[in-house]
Amino acid sequence: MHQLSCRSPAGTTTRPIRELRILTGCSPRARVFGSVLPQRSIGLSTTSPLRPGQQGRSIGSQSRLVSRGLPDPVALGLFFAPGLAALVYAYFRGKGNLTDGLSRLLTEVSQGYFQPDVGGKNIPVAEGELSDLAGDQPLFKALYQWFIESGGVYKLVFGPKAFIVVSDPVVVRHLLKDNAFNYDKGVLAEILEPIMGKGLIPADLDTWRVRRRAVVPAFHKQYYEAMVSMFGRCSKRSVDKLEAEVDRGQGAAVVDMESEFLSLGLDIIGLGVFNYDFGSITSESPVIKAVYGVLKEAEHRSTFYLPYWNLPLADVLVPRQAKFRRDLLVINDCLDGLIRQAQDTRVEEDAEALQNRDYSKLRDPSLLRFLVDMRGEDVTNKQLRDDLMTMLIAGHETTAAVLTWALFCLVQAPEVEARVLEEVDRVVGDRMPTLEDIKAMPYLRATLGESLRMYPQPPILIRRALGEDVLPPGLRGDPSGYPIGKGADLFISVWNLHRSPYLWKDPDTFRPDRFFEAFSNPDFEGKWAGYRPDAVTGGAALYPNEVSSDFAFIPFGGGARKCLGDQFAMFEATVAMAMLVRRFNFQLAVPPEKVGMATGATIHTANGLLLKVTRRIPPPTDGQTSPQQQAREPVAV
Ligand code: HEM
Repeated sequence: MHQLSCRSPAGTTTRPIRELRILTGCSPRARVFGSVLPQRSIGLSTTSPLRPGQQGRSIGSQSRLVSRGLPDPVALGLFFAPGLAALVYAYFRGKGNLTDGLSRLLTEVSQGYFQPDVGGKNIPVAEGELSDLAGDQPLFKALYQWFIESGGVYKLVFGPKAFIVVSDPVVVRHLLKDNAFNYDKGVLAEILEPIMGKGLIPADLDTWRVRRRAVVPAFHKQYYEAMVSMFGRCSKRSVDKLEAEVDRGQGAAVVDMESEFLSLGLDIIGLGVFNYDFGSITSESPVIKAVYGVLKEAEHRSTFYLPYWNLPLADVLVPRQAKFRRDLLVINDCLDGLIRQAQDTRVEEDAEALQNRDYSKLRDPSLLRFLVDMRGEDVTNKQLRDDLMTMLIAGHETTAAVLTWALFCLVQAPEVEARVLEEVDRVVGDRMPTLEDIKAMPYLRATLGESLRMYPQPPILIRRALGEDVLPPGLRGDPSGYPIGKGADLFISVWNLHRSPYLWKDPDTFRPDRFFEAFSNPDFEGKWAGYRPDAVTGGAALYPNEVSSDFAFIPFGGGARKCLGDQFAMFEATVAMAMLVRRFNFQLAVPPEKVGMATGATIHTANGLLLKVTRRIPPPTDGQTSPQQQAREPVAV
């Protein structure tokens, strides 16, 4: 058993807490939504929909001004005027940096007046400048440095906004499980609502309760078996495509595997959720273009200061907003057509009968089929469409990112790669993997888990308090805890948890074996149960999770709002990885640092995952002959 004392790597735990005052922070390469939110969440986070009793239009932080009775032009003026003032302020403070000056000015001016009282008065405030965040590194990396300096619960102040950053498993357990219903998705829901409507991720709690109860039974054992075989068929398309590219390149090809995984992920989620074959591995259709267009717009919205898209006629006058509207129409049309088709062929049954259908013979084993056929579900078409859209977006890039980073890690860890190959060759060979095969490959599963630990998708979860609460202190926090009020915005830093030196031995090392070893830290004084592998191998779960790690490992969240597609995604990644590494050798075509990182809903590469791909001649298994060897052997006639 490994134990770590609770010293930060740089021994910085005793450093005095400084203050961070930031207007906003964004890596210039910020890409999608969700985890990007913290990067430029100023404009977004303040775009709250109007609540009952509130008056006026909601435009960013102005919504608060409007609710105080100030007219919109004044509010807008207040938003822009500080630019000039900041220049003067920054100048007189001895720093000629406009953005940092604006940040400090807004923060100081707004304190006590524009800043709503959301408690958290005794939470340490981290210090830094906006320019600390605006460098080349993604935001979640800056959040890590302040975590090491300021502890598992700290506050960032952005002009009139404050965000509480949580990196401690005891506090995370409280937020996601023990008092989960005191929180909603806050900023995230505001961004996703135009795309996902009342789908499960952004849904308000009342809608969520009803829909979650309806959707959960659709993920059952027979469904997974049908899905695993579909994952194999789709992965085979990727294998065929890569083989053709390698042959065209006379034995080797340089391929952007991130982009290949995105295509694979899209085809799989389309078939699994609504039995629609995007065929994106081999072609490009208007619907595929529209899906990527919508994702891109979500990214844009999460990284832009002013929510101009809420202005009247923005979707007519601003070309990119008009395109977004058109893209949404294309996808909605496609989904509406699929829903209509499913309803026209509806065979109503109760959940148990639906689960007992023979999925190996069903032409349409999708979630949509299940949801439409479920007896007693009076769901509107709009709600069904929101559910489908949510799963399409939630399950596409995330799984592609897992495969991307897992392969990135594997090609740089020859010993791990050799063990994965040994397992795949022994268990699966040239067959398409089955659910039983997945169960028989613990090392490959741990490898995928380890890459999710190092590159969590998304790296930050977002919450907003619906009522008062007291956050537990966690490791070395204020023993009386941290009282917070309604409206407090929180970022749960999954990246910090997964890379915490207090929770993992050598957190920056890619080492799948860690998931077979117990780990604890006595500094938590029993409040954190540590990592217990038996909770995974001895229990039902095939992959490490929040239970086995007591909320130190939360790639799929935890508690009531935990991801519904966790098994779907991990089975998909396991099947695809097994089939690809069996047939190909992968090598980095550029130095690892050139791959780069950029934040989105997921962590993307900055420049693609360019790998040199060649065919692998795998050993035959159980007397099987590999296709490559067959090709060289004379064919019996
Ligand atoms: C590796 C791939 C995936 C990762 C890393 C992932 C991660 C997550 C995380 C962290 C959450 C919780 C968000 C929060 O608490 O704020 C979540 C929620 C969700 N995910 Fe996934 N996800 C993945 C794949 C999928 C797939 C394939 C589907 C659908 C088939 C899916 C559907 C959902 C849904 C519906 C929710 C909302 C659950 C609720 O609020 O009740 N996800 N996902």
